[in-house]
Amino acid sequence: MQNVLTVAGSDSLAGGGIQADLKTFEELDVFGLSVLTSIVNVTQTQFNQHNLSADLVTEQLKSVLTTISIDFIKTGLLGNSANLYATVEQLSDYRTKLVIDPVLSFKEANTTTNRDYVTSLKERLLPLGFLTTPNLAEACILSGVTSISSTTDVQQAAQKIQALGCPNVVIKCGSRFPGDTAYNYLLTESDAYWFDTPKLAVTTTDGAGCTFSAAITALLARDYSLVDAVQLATRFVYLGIQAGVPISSQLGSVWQGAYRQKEAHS
Ligand SMILES: Nc1ncnc2c1ncn2[C@@H]1O[C@H](COP(=O)(O)OP(=O)(O)O)[C@@H](O)[C@H]1O
Ligand SMILES: Cc1ncc(COP(=O)(O)O)c(N)n1
Repeated sequence: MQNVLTVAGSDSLAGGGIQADLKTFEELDVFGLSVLTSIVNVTQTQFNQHNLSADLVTEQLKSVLTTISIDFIKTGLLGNSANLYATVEQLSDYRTKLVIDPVLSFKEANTTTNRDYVTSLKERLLPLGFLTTPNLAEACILSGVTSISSTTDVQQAAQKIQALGCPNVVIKCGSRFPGDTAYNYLLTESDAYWFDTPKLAVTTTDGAGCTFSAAITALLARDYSLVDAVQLATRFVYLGIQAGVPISSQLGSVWQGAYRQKEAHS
């Protein structure tokens, strides 16, 4: 079995973050390992993020990377520039491919992202990546395209993000894109592909982005081609949103077990 590492934050409500990643890895038959960077707690009125120290992130990374052979790595919320640098330092000499979920914009709150962090992400982390998977808001921040509301805007933003040094880009258009369809746009060095599903009118999308990126990571580790991995991840997250767990009138978490349950009954 392949070993897959996620470097990410904890989402105590278990929609996104390290919980979503590990559940997705388990459902897709890879062995999940984790390095925790931050703890996020959400209530009806608050969004609290507590970052771990860079030393602690380094210690966890060293523990994993020097002890077990890792087949693929995913990064999610790193918390701050110090944790990003610590991650870059440990991963730079490690030859394993990397999927970067930029995690700059949350559905649970209107958080603002520190400019230094965005610069470090663009200049230090993205050039190490094999694939990056921004949502629409993150694609605007990374590409500098101020508003993405047409397929042409999506294509232009993906090209600008690719030019930052990450050869493959998937833009998750999700609920933020106009219309009744949820699109994922994949730009590789030689081709471009659109994947789509109907847009579900539900609140159970917390963790959709993490789940989608984690599913791609697991499938790449299992030697799926990038196109096949994105296609199957699109279905995996669609079923997870459809069977998600409502939490309040505004919140609800993706359920990563939906794909396996559906497969078992089909
Ligand atoms: N309302 C929806 N209906 C169907 N699929 C969705 C919906 N919202 C998101 N998705 C799926 O979840 C993935 C994650 O998208 P999104 O929620 O925008 O990312 P993030 O969680 O990073 O903000 C998308 O690529 C899409 O496949
Ligand atoms: C710790 C943590 N990291 C990331 C997300 C983003 O989740 P989503 O997949 O909804 O963008 C989250 N909710 N919590």
